[in-house]
Amino acid sequence: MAELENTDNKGYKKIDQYNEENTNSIAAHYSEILTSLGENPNREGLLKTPERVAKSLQYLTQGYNIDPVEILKSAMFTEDYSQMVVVKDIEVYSMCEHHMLPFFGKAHIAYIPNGHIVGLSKIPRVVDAFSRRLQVQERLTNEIRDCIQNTLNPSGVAVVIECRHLCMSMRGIQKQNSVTTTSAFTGEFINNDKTRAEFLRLITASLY
Ligand SMILES: Nc1nc2c(ncn2[C@@H]2O[C@H](COP(=O)(O)OP(=O)(O)OP(=O)(O)O)[C@@H](O)[C@H]2O)c(=O)[nH]1
Ligand SMILES: [Zn+2]
Repeated sequence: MAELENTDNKGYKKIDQYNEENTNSIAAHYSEILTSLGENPNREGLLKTPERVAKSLQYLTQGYNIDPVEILKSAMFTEDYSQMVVVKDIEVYSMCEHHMLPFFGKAHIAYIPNGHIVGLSKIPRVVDAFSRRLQVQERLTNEIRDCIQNTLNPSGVAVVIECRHLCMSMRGIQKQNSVTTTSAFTGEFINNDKTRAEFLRLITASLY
């Protein structure tokens, strides 16, 4: 996947540097949408709204232009450490592909190194790369698992994601407090009940 021209050296879109053609095209559609909603796109408060929305949407879907495999490969280190590494409470902000409304919550991720460790910050970066797309929570969970497994080749990967979906609280069934949990495992986390139990204990335990 090619990175956007206007990204920083980590592949993140620079604020105020968006693809002009996409911005203009999305903004024109949003101007029409405002009219269809009964609004006046020419009133003062809405004048710049189509452009703002166009930039916002490009920001929130920039994951399409970020290669999570490259993110992991950029900081893989040979290390003789074979205990579980857990990064928990990673904030997730994504958009459901059905309603294009946000879902958000936390991801908890573990892997068991098999010759290589990875720079810790790269794990949340992989979460961002996949969550800044139109998603369903199940696919997001599997994509993170598969990316870490296939790139790092660890003895196992575990991913648990807990999210609230605005399409279930602001509209639709209107359940304000429901949380959806998804999980995906490979290797030792499937084959060894104790390893999976240790991971689940570590993500629910709090040392702070
Ligand atoms: N499995 C899954 N479903 C999701 C996710 N995000 C939203 N949905 C669901 O996608 C479904 C789309 O169902 P439809 O019946 O086509 O859409 P709808 O008429 O707007 O459905 P309601 O939300 O029930 O009003 C809904 O049940 C949503 O709750 C997700 O991440 N995973
Ligand atoms: Zn939805």
